[in-house]
Amino acid sequence: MTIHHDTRPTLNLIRLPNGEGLDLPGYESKGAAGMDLRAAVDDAAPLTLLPGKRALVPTGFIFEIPEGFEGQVRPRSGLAFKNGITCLNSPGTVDSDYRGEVKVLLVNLGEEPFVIERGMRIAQMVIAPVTQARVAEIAEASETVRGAGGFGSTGV
Ligand SMILES: O=c1ccn([C@H]2C[C@H](O)[C@@H](COP(=O)(O)OP(=O)(O)OP(=O)(O)O)O2)c(=O)[nH]1
Ligand SMILES: [Mg+2]
Repeated sequence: MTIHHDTRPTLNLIRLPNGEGLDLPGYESKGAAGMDLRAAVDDAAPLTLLPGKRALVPTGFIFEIPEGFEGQVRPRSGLAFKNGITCLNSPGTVDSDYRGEVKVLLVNLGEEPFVIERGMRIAQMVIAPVTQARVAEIAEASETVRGAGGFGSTGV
């Protein structure tokens, strides 16, 4: 009999008052890379995002991102494709030492106003391993074939 050890890191969530009654962020399919984030806007006051405008949408939770990991806040492709809604700072970076409410910076690149209702799944978060590098200044960069080529230097 094989015993499966759950090796996943634990993401502790702290529900804030504006998160009362919201479903927890979750993975919507077995293999989902990101957990969907819900809008903790007021039930009685949906947020209307006009074309060209941006808004910080609350999630109603503090996320204790495990040490050695980051939270990447990413757009949902359906909202992007159908409504022109994306995360202006995609991927948003949630640091493992952040203890404030996670918010989603949405921008409306579409042509129509977009109404954000309470509980709407407006973005997704990928939990990914991340490391900090030790920073050291040196006099000269090592030689590489690419050299300083960038921004299309390899052609299309
Ligand atoms: O989409 C996002 C991006 C960031 N944050 C929060 C968590 C993150 O840990 C903190 C700082 O993010 P970032 O480092 O991108 O912002 P900054 O402009 O560098 O602010 P700071 O000086 O506070 O680091 O803001 C969010 O809630 N959602
Ligand atoms: Mg920062």
